[in-house]
Amino acid sequence: MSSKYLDLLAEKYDSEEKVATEIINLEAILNLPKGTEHFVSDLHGEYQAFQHVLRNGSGNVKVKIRDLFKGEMSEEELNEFAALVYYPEEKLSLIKSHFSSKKELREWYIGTIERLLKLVSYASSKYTRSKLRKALPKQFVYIIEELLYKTDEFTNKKDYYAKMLEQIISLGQVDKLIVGLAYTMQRLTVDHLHVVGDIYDRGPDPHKIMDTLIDYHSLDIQWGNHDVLWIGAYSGSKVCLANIIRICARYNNLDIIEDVYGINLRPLLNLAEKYYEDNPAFHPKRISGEHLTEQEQLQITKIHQAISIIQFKLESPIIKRRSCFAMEDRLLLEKVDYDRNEVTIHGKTYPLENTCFSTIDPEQPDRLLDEEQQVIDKLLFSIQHSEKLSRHMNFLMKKGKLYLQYNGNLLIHGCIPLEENGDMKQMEIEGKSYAGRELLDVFEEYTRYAFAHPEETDDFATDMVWYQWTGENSSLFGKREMTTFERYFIKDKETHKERKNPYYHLREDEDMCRKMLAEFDLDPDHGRIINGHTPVKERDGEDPIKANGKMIVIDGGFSKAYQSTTGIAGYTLLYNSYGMQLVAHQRFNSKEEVLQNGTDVLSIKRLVDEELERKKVRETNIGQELLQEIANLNSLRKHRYMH
Ligand SMILES: O=P(O)(O)OC[C@H]1O[C@](O)(COP(=O)(O)O)[C@@H](O)[C@@H]1O
Ligand SMILES: [Mn+2]
Repeated sequence: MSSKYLDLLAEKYDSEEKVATEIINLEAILNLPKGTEHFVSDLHGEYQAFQHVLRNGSGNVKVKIRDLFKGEMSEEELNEFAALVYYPEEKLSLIKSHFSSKKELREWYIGTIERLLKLVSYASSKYTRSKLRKALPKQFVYIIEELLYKTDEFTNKKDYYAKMLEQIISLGQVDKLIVGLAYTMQRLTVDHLHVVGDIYDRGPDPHKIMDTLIDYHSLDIQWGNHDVLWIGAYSGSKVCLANIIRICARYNNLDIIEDVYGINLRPLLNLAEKYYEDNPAFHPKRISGEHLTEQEQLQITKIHQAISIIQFKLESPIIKRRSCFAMEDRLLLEKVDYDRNEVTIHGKTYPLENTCFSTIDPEQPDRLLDEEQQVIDKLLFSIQHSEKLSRHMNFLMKKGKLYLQYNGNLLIHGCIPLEENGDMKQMEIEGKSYAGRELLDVFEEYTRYAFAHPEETDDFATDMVWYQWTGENSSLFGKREMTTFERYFIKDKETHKERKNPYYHLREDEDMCRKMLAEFDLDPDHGRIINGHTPVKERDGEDPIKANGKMIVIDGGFSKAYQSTTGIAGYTLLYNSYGMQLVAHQRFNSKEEVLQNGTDVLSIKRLVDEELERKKVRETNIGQELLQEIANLNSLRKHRYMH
């Protein structure tokens, strides 16, 4: 180790005792049980459902409550108490309104605080005191520590604690204390969160999910195709931008663009009003039955058409300038016979319906009208100057990557593009051929370059971000082509099918999964691949645990739009020191329901794997870092203090 580094270290640890204390401390941490990892994916803007899963730790909070109190509390009381831990502010005001006397309320307060303290102490038993301290509400650290570490044998302190609680109540601090303890409990239940992609699109509140993640104590993100689409838009890709607005229009979420991110849609609306009429193919989807007036629906329908046509036009020059994308098949505007209202795809001619081609010049179908050009330019300007979007996108870049190796597992949203024979699929990029992990690394490099250069809008890196949304070799998309045009304009459902990469059937095979783990330098005997992206059709008997447990797919569809296909409301995965458990969640209706009835969303746990011996921090990624720190400290000790 360089002596400069030792100097630096010696500044922090300026005595032999300090070095020794830190080594002892780190060694102790290495021997603690590994913290609980929580995996979620495909959140798709469903903030409330996500919040619920987060707050109940995929059912883990309830398990702990039950472990501790099942003898002394009825089922109803357990549920009430759990609801208090999940939503402390709301539940507190509900409960308080039921008490008629101050005395009763006081008793409830004391009982509740005692239970919360017991629960927090139970949940923190596998962590160091310093970690628990970090999880405590700041203003109450001292009081809670006093209360937590009281030992009942010494009754002489009893009065002291009773007095303390009384003071907390009479000084009007008790609600805050309860709320603080509830959040501490939530935080202790999960040590680290993995978001395996697709935070954005379809649902109404991706921005609230982002804000929650920004405040979360420990997490990483594997980008999903929808997240990369937003990154692309912010990085200067107009076609990505057209796509995000199109999807918002399609799902009646334009207020995300307008109100949340502050983008003025007026120019787009003016264009839409001028050129478009009502069109059933472009009516917004209405998932939760929210009411739209006819006028509102008509306006969204027009915007939806205007931005879709802009999107199709913008795709064409990219396909033409990037032959390595091999997407000529997707030059559909050029394959339309505008007189006969037909399109020829893969040699077959189909009639078109619900067309809206009034801004298209058949001679030059991809030419944007000046008005269209201005609209998209203005949109790009405002999206790149949205302070809130900038915050969210910067966070996605900071915490996110295309894939992650973590504690022996490979986390990836979409796929590793494969050939039918199981070889890694090659793609030639700027004269060089890439496959497997190398290909993914190249994709990520271009994404980061594009993000760092938002002023470059037509360069290769920016086009590559769009390619990841929709290209055949994209690890995020994983399909042959995206049939958006066909789904709007062609009746024949055959044309709507998007052929999946062979990965999606080959991943059922254990040897194939082993090969992919090895490609990412992971131990095939112990590692697993954790995937999102494709909804598991539990309703049709599909199993999320594949390839003899080497592959786990956790997209059960938080997205309301997809719940009729999956039959459930999402999978999540927990990985604690005892092993891995998959949790299937039933449909989440509302927070109000949980608060009122105390009913939790029914979650069914399934053991993926049980550790023979409880896994310790030493065997984790963090453990490896700690071991390195210990080695450094030992070398400091040897070279500076042992003379
Ligand atoms: O159902 P929608 O909103 O029209 O979206 C369909 C499109 O979404 C995709 O499935 C991609 O989104 P996912 O990552 O959620 O699967 C495309 O393959 C498909 O064309
Ligand atoms: Mn996806």
